[in-house]
Amino acid sequence: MRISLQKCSKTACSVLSKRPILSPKKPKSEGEATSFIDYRRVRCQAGNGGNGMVSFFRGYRKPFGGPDGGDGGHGGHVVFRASRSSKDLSTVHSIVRAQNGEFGRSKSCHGKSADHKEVEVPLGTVFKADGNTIFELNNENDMFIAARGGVGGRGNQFYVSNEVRKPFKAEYGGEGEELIYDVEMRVMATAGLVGFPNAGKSSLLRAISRAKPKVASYPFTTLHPHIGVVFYEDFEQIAVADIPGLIEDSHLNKGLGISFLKHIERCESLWYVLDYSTGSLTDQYKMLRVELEGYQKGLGDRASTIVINKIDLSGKSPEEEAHHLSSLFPNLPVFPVSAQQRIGLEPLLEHLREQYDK
Ligand SMILES: Nc1nc2c(ncn2[C@@H]2O[C@H](COP(=O)(O)OP(=O)(O)OP(=O)(O)O)[C@@H](O)[C@H]2O)c(=O)[nH]1
Ligand SMILES: [Mg+2]
Repeated sequence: MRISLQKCSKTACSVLSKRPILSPKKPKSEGEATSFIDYRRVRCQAGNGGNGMVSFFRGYRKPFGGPDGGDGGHGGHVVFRASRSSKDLSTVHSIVRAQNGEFGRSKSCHGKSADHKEVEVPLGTVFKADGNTIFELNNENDMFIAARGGVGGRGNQFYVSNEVRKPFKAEYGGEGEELIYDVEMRVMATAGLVGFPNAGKSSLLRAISRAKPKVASYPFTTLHPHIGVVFYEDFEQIAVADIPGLIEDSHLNKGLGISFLKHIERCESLWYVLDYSTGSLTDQYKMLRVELEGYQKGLGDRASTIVINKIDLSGKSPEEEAHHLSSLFPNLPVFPVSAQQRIGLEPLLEHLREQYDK
């Protein structure tokens, strides 16, 4: 920074000097927060091995010393390590490169081997190539060598033998592997919020976690999934995912398309967030299930919970409503809540904990 200031023209410097050193703090944006990334296609390029050297020792009164070409260093591997502190794949770049090994040099100097490139990923990360699962990282500090670095080439010192005293031969370093993987998170959240646009999914996530997805009174406010973490008193943390709104024929690529439906697959259980103020609740539930089944058979059978939002508009207390609403969905846990007014959230959070403990 200092160098660029010295080099800049007089006028530019005078402009820079007039500006305050620290720009005033702006209020934080309420817009789309950085979205959660649970899938990446990654090209892993391991480092090449360094070449070996052809060299002969030349010293004082020793003009024809023996061969002293050093070996090249090994190229670095690309390694993925599972870590609890990593929550999504946003820190994984689409191209991951490891360094090359250094070349061997004269005077028997071997090249330095490159450090391995280590990338942290969350637990439950799956590596796929051509649709086949290659590896899964399920435990803390498990590692997967995604691409192996090339071996360093041998210098001419290595080839000295009784027959060949002056070998003019050294090896090139091996090439590092270059492989492409589809990296996915197997489980992204304990519960995924599924519902039509404007049902109040983002409001619910805001109410139960510290996540701040955008809330607005128009449909398709949420364009990417967001993850909120619910904190419990015993320091347990449980992830809940806010998924963009589904519409009729979402599974046929209508609305926001099917790309985000794959996020629903990665939720252990589904919370159907139904809007109390619009239409029949049972119809809403049936339509959502049809969409999920249309996308993938069996998805609708995943552990389900009915969350009836905007109960504050009913005029009755949630306890009064609970009995009637439960009869609409026999065999399913039903929770009448108001995300906006923060009514009925405690039983819902207890239910989340039970689901997680199971
Ligand atoms: N009265 C009332 N309004 C609510 C409640 N929860 C959400 N809303 C309102 O419903 C509207 C939609 O809320 P969002 O949380 O953005 O809905 P969403 O399901 O995330 O919508 P999309 O992101 O478009 O799918 C907003 O105007 C909220 O203020 C509630 O419990 N009671
Ligand atoms: Mg939303």
